[in-house]
Amino acid sequence: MEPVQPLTPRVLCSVLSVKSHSCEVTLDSGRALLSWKEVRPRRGRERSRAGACLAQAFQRVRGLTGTLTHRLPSAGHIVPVSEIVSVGEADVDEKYYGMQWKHMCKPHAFTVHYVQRMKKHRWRCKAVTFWCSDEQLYCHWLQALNDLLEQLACRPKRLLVYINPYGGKKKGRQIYEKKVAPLFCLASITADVIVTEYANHARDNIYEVNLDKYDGIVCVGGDGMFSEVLHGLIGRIQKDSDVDHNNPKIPLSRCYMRIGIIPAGSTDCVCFATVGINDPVTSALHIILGDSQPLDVSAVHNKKTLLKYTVSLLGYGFYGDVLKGSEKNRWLGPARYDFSGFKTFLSHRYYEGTVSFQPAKWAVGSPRDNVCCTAGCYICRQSSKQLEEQQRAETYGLQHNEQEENWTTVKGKFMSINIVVMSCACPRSPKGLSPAAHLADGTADLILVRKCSRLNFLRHLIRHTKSNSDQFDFPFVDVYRIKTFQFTPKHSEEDDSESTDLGNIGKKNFAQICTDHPTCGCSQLNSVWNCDGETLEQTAIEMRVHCQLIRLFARGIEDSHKEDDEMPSRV
Ligand SMILES: Nc1ncnc2c1ncn2[C@@H]1O[C@H](COP(=O)(O)OP(=O)(O)OP(=O)(O)O)[C@@H](O)[C@H]1O
Ligand SMILES: CCCCCCCCCCCCC/C=C/[C@@H](O)[C@H](CO)NC(=O)CCCCC
Ligand SMILES: [Ca+2]
Repeated sequence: MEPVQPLTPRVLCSVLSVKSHSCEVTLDSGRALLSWKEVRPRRGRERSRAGACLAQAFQRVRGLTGTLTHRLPSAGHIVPVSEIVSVGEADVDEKYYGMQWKHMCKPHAFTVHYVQRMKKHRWRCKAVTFWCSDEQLYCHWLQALNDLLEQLACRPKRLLVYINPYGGKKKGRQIYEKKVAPLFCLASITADVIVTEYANHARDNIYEVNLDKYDGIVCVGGDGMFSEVLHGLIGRIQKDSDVDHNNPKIPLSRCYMRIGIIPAGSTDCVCFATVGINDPVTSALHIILGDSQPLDVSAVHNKKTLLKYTVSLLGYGFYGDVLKGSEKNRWLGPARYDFSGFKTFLSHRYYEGTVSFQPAKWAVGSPRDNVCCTAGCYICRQSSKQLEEQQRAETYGLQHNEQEENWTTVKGKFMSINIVVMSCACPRSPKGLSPAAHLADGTADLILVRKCSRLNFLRHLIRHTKSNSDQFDFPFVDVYRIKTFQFTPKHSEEDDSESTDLGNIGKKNFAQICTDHPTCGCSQLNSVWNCDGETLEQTAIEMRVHCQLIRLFARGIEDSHKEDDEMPSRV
């Protein structure tokens, strides 16, 4: 028996068996595609021989390679090699396949595990087993597939994993062990796992560990856990490259080591907004395939001190108060945000202060253009390119340095001030706080919600949950695409003559008695900043976006054309 049917040197084509069907299986190395389709749907007499031996089937098709295209193919499958998780020898279950294989001396089988897209950006790992009677042919297929997988250099082989056992519903450890570790094992990824013992354990550990040993860092937890890893990695890279991150104007060194997020938190906004769903298996598969998504990061400073980095929400007023209220009820798990959200809504507070910002002039998009960030986003590519050109021109003195120019100032009473680097889509708000914000365009969207009635604020909030309504379409809401931002609460402005002198404001914020809100009885003049789910001590802050500072094991949100229950890769 001639084992291989090479159509061209780069195409391997054989008839192999899948379950009880004879399939034409093709591996096109040039296009990096694996496909299979049933050779001929059985009819009449043939159907009665449903369990016919593969040797005969193989014999029938051998020599007919040239005429295979004339056969009527039933629906087939196409899987890009880049979406194959692993290929391996399969156990030959003689009991199950007894009928089919009884005439053969020794059947051979290999299994291909691959990604299948389900609805709503969910991915699953599917398996298909190909059978044949010829050992040489079997070896050839295994070798050819594994050779192609070896060439995928972007795939991680060794990962450092941090698990927060207390995030979200406290299921981080279980999620990793049951859903993620088996997939990593299947993909031959080795992982060093650290279950954190205290807050900031992961952040501090990243400063000490030998990062050269790893192809990426994975965090199992929510946005807070991701933020820990983010701070550890950015901090470590700046330290190693001698960059003073306390200087708000200094360009930061980019981090090329990718971070993977296995969602096990309460909001899981970073995961949701970069993958399209908060599903541990989907995220594990993105890590295995070696996806890479650059992400903007904002640095938040008070005077000459770095306070925090943020990638999702930097929110003052409503979201600051929700967070502050929720901390007392951590025991409620994810429900703490709903409870605190309801209470905060009822309290209906507004806060006074001055917002200043520089618009992102180079940006290709705008916050109300309805162009959402998708995998391989054109807006991100164009905007980051233009930003680089602008920065280069500034460096060589060809263009005026814009750092101190073009500031816009808005003074007023605000229900909420939100700065988002990404859309902030999450299960509570599937389109997010700013649906057209971009992951890697070097900008943030600033949303100002000025003092309004309770009813109007509710209408604004509710629009976050609906896909076809515009939460910015209110006279009391303004949205801008920006690169830098400053906030000075009214209280500090009165005390300090210079609006950018941030002073000792934090200490005084909560010592005041609220005179503006006699009905609500609140005892605070200032809100707090919610920085990716953590409160900041200072109220007067400045912020700058750093374009594509980090990379995630993600690819952005893929365009989904189909809303079927299952979206198999059928031709
Ligand atoms: N072992 C630990 N003990 C206590 N706190 C921890 C531990 N490990 C991590 N943390 C802290 O727990 C905080 C919350 O964790 P995480 O983000 O995983 O869950 P969450 O707050 O429920 O979810 P989300 O951030 O998505 O709302 C993080 O800020 C992290 O620093
Ligand atoms: C009457 C119905 C009104 C419903 C309004 C829903 C609007 C929801 C928008 C949610 C935006 C989340 C932004 C992400 C913030 C995260 O960095 C942070 C840490 O995980 N989470 C929160 O602060 C938790 C924030 C939780 C807010 C409720
Ligand atoms: Ca952005």
